[in-house]
Amino acid sequence: MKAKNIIEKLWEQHVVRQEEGKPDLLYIDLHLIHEVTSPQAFEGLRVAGRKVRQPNLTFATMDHNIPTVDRFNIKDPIAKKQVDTLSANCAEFDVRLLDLTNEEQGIVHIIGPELGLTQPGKTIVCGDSHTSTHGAFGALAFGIGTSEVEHVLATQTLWQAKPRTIQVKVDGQKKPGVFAKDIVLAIIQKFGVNFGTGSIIEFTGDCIKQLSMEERMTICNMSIEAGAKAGLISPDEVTFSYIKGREYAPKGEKFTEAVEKWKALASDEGAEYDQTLEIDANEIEPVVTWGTNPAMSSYISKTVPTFESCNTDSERKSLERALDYMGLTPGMAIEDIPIQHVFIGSCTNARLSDLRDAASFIKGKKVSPNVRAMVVPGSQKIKRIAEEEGIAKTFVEAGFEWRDSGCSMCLGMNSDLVPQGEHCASTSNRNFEGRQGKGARTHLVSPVMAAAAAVYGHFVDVRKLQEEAVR
Ligand SMILES: CC(C)[C@H](C(=O)O)[C@@H](O)C(=O)O
Ligand code: SF4
Repeated sequence: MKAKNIIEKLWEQHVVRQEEGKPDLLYIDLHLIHEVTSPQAFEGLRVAGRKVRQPNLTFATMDHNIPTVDRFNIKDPIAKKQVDTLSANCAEFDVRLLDLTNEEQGIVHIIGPELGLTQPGKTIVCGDSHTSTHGAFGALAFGIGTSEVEHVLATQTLWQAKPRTIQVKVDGQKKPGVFAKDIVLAIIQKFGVNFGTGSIIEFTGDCIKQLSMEERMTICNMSIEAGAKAGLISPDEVTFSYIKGREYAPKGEKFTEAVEKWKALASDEGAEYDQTLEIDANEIEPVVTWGTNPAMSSYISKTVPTFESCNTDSERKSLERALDYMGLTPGMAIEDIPIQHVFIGSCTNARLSDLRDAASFIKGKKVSPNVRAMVVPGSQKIKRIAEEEGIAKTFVEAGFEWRDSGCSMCLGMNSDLVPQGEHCASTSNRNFEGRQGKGARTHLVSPVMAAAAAVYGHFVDVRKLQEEAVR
């Protein structure tokens, strides 16, 4: 039998209709929903007099435009309307919803895995680009548009053209001070923001195998920033033990049976891909983005690029525009970039392990008087555990604000904004112009790099600080 990769296996298992020259019709196992991209889809159902085909496979949360302090008091009328509309739609169409009163509420891509809804072998969609996060479990998970949300609600299926497959092989061992965020930013730095266009990426290699589920999620989360439709990782023991015992995970004998099926999903030895790219984890340093897309980044020991590094006129223009927006000088050291805001949050880096890593750096230190820093846990459950563990106290004593969960400062859709012209060290995934507010200057980093920037008021090489601590 021909060796197959996991993408081919997942695709074959979900095609319910196939015709020459047309996209395939895929069955969808899990449909996640949030307040921003679902109102028109439900409205479409209402107008057509249709029901949600499989309410038991549909799951909603509110996350994007909710406040992270005084959460029941939504001041922005548009945000309030979206949140209220989601509640009304879920009640009318019988869809489970984690609303603001629910102890399990959180960012959609955090709660799916946390509740055990996200499992290997599933097709998972959501009207949200970072649905790729769920691929970390060996699921085929991708973002869809609002009209597709309506199609999935009505039929539990989706038309999809078969994508190309790319293997991104990460071998070697990541060094202390280097995190999953640095790996994925380094991949995007090396291969660009478009290398994944029209493709699904499977991340493979020794380095990936050694990562925890939380770290794998950070990597798959950002596959979309490489232009890919989805990113995934073949499931293994790390995956199975993360899922075991979670609320919606199979239990007892059913779990054992599921694991057998999940094991068979992993890419076969010798499986082929349309393209293979490689990167050596040994060479990766902590990464900081200096520009306005996630590939515009440098290692912490390096500098902002100069115009001499540009090969073409268009490269020169885009560098000029990015540096102008970011208010940076060509050739300046990354360590000299001043920081006024620090945001530890988002579906990329607001899981418990991220907060633990940042808190262990922060312990006994103080946020610089020039910095406003906040931690926004990815879910209320993470918030609760962090409070029990004393992590919250560590952050608060250092001078961080400690918030309720939500997308928060990851995007300017709620009241957590970065003022015009100010710099923010952010653990989120997008540094586009205006992403954190009009004129806001975003630098993407790992949680520990963000925590260090909060203390020093500029970027610092956390590896040097670790060496000093040992000495
Ligand atoms: C609002 C939503 C549609 C959007 C997305 O699709 O990704 C958001 O989550 C983002 O991160 O930009
Ligand atoms: S945390 Fe950010 S990236 Fe994730 S879903 Fe929310 S807005 Fe999108």
